[in-house]
Amino acid sequence: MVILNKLLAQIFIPKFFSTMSLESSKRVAAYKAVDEWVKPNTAIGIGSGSTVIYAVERLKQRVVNENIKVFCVPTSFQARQLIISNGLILSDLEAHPELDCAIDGADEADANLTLIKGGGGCLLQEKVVASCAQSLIIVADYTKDSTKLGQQYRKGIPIEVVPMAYVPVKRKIEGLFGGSVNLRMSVAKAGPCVTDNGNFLLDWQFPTDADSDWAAVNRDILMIPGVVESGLFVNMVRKAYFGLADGNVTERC
Ligand SMILES: O=C[C@H](O)[C@H](O)[C@H](O)COP(=O)(O)O
Repeated sequence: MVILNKLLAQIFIPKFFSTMSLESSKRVAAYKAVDEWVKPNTAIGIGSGSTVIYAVERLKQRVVNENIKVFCVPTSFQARQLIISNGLILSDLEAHPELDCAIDGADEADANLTLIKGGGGCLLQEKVVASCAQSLIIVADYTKDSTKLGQQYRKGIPIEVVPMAYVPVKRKIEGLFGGSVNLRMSVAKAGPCVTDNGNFLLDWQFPTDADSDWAAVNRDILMIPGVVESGLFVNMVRKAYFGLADGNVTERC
């Protein structure tokens, strides 16, 4: 029994602390970004994912403590719910087509701050909102900070497609660039994952030896009929904050 307890402790205690440090590294990055970029009486984009939850947490604190007004434009169903449940002002691109900044997460960033986004299924609205922002600010933990894409994030580049086109798009991407393309399946429902926009998602496992010109790859992918948007964000980021396990933050621009 004692041996079993020791064994369980050896397995679960390190896992518990690494999960905690990952969460706290997301929080420090998000808090710093919100403190440095959100100005009173502006409209901002609210990204999606688990790190943005901490950005909204900080935003709410600032709105209450400083009694400021910030109009929040969501990038997903999740972001919309976060804004509403935190009592923030919900807006949209009709009312605010020009945003001061957008604060969002990322699945991976390379040395040039080219991003892979869409691991959580949200990329189309994120890219539209980011394109309306003067500054796209990325908040992430240290596991997203890479030199090359694919170094740490192994699930591939998400690509949102019109449902009827998923097979031809898959074949064209594999033919043009190599690697393999998979239709993302739902976890809690039978069948494919359906985006907030009613589309399907493909995940492209690109060849790892490719020294890629991601701007060109992104342009070529977007030219394929049936592709709605890609999870490659090229030359869009103003600044990225990567939280570290020790509570510090690496900043890159
Ligand atoms: O589809 C999801 C979005 O692109 C997220 O911003 C991205 O997946 C990062 O999410 P997280 O902060 O949970 O790692």
